[in-house]
Amino acid sequence: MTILAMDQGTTSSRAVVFSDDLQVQATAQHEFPQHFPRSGWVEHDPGDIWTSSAGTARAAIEKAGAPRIDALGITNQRETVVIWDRSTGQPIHRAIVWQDRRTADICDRLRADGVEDQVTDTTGLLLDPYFSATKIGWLLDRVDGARDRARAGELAFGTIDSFLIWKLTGGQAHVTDATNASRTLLYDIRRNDWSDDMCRLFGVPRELLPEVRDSADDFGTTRPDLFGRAIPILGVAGDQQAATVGQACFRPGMMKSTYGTGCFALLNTGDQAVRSQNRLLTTIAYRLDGKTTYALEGSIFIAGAVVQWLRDGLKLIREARETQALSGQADDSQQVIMVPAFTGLGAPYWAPTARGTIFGLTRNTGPAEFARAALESVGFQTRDLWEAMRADWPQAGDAVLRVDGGMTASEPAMQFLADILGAPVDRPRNPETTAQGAAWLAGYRAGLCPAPEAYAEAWQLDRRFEAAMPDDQRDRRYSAWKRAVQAVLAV
Ligand SMILES: Nc1ncnc2c1ncn2[C@@H]1O[C@H](COP(=O)(O)OP(=O)(O)O)[C@@H](O)[C@H]1O
Ligand SMILES: O=P(O)(O)OC[C@H](O)CO
Repeated sequence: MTILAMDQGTTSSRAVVFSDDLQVQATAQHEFPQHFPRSGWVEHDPGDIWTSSAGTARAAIEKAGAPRIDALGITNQRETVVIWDRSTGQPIHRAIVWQDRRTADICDRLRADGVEDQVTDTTGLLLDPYFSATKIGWLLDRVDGARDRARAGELAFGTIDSFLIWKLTGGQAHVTDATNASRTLLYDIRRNDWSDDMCRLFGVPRELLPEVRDSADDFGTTRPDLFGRAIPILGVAGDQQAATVGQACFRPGMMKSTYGTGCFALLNTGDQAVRSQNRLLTTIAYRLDGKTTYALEGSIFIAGAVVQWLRDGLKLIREARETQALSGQADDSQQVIMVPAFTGLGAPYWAPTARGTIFGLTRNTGPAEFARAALESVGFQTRDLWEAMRADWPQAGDAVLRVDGGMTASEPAMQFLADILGAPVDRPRNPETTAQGAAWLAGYRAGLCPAPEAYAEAWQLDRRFEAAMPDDQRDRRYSAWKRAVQAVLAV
C-alpha cells in the first residue's frame, strides 16, 4: 500500500511517496519562478504551480518504481489566492501570494472603521494583507468584469489546495479543508462555516467559495490519465497544520515550530479556540471525524532567510551549513544582536514597516559574530512567540518544542533555541514532517494509517537539545533582545 503526498510550497513543489507505515520511498522537488511586479507584490503563475506539482508527483512515483498509489494527500502554502473560470478552468490573473502586501491600505481602512475586533472574533485572524480576503477583493475589483462574473457564479476562488484539486479532478470538485478555510478571513472558525458577515465586509460573493471538508475526507478522484489510474484524494491541510499533524502534536499543550525561510509555531489548544490577547492567530489545527482542534499560531517572516542573507547578501558564507563552524568562532564577550526585520516584523509585533537592525558592533566584530547573531535571532524570535503563547494560554505549561524544517539541521541554532527558551527542543528523525502529515491524513481516511494515538507513538526522536544556559544569563540576553526590538519599533 502506498500513499502520495503533494507539498506545494512558496518556492517549490515537492512530492513524496510513502509506504503505509509512512517511510519515505521517493521524493521529487521542482522550484518555480517568483514574480515581483512591484515592490511588495508577489505573484505565482498558476500554470507553474500546476505543472510543477503534477510533474513532481509523476517523478516521485517513477522514482519509487511506479507502485500502485492508494491515496493522495495534499498540503500547501496557505492564504495564496487563485480565481479561475469554472467553465474553462483558466485563472483570471496570476495567484497573489501570502507574502504580497498590496492590500495593506485596504486593511488600514478597515481597521480605521473599527471592525478588527469583529474580524478577530469570527476568524481568529488579524486585519493584515497576509490573509486571503483582501486579495480576493483586489482581484474582483481590478480584473475586468470579475465582480459581475463572480456574482453570476461563473468564477471559483481557491487557496492552492483547492486549485490543485480542481485541476487533479478535471474540474469535478471545488472543495477545500477546514485548515485552509481558516486562513481566508472569511471562515467562522467556531461555527465551522463560511461567514456571511465576513463575506459582506470583504465584498466576496459566497458563490465564489469552495465547499469545506474535514482534513481527512473525500476530496474527489484524480483524472485517470494523470498518474496512470484514478487516485482518491483523501487528505488536505495547509502546510503548517500538516507539519503539526506530521509532528503528532495531537494533545493540547503540544507545540511545533517549522524553520524554513520563515518560522511558523503552532500550539495545540484542543477544542478551545483561544482568543489571543497578544496578537497571535487562532487557527484550525485540523478537523478530523467532524471534530475541530484549534491552535494558537505565531508567524515569523525571517528565519532561515537570515542565513540566506549572510550567504547571498553579505557573501560571508557559501553554504548555509558553514554558519555552524563560523558561529563557533564568535567572541563570547561581544553581545551582537541582529533583529532581522527585513520585511517588517510578524507575530507578536505585526509591524510591516519595521526594518532590520544590528546592535552591539565593535571594531572586533566580524563574520563569526554576524553568523552567531543571525542564528540567535531565530531563537529570540521564537521566545517572543513562546512568551505570547504562555500569556494567552497558561495551560501551555512546560511544553517541549518539536522542530522541523531546513534550519533545524543547524546544531548551534537548535542549542541556542533550547537555551533561550529554557525548555527542551526535540528534532524528529523524519525531516519530511509536512508531507508526512498530509500522507497520514490521507492514509487515515483510507484506513491504511493508525489512529492519532498510535501514530503519535511511532513518532521518533533524532535528538533532544536540553537548555544549558544559566537562568540569569538567559534573562539578561532576552532582556537585551527585547530592548533591541523596542528600538527597532521606535525608528
Ligand atoms: N545547516 C544549516 N544551518 C543554518 N540554516 C540552514 C541550514 N540548512 C538550511 N538552512 C536554512 O533553512 C532554509 C531552508 O529550509 P526549508 O525547510 O527547505 O525551507 P522552505 O521550505 O521555506 O524553502 C534556508 O533558509 C536555509 O538558509
Ligand atoms: O510555503 P512555506 O513553507 O513557505 O509556508 C508558507 C505558509 O503556509 C504561509 O502561511
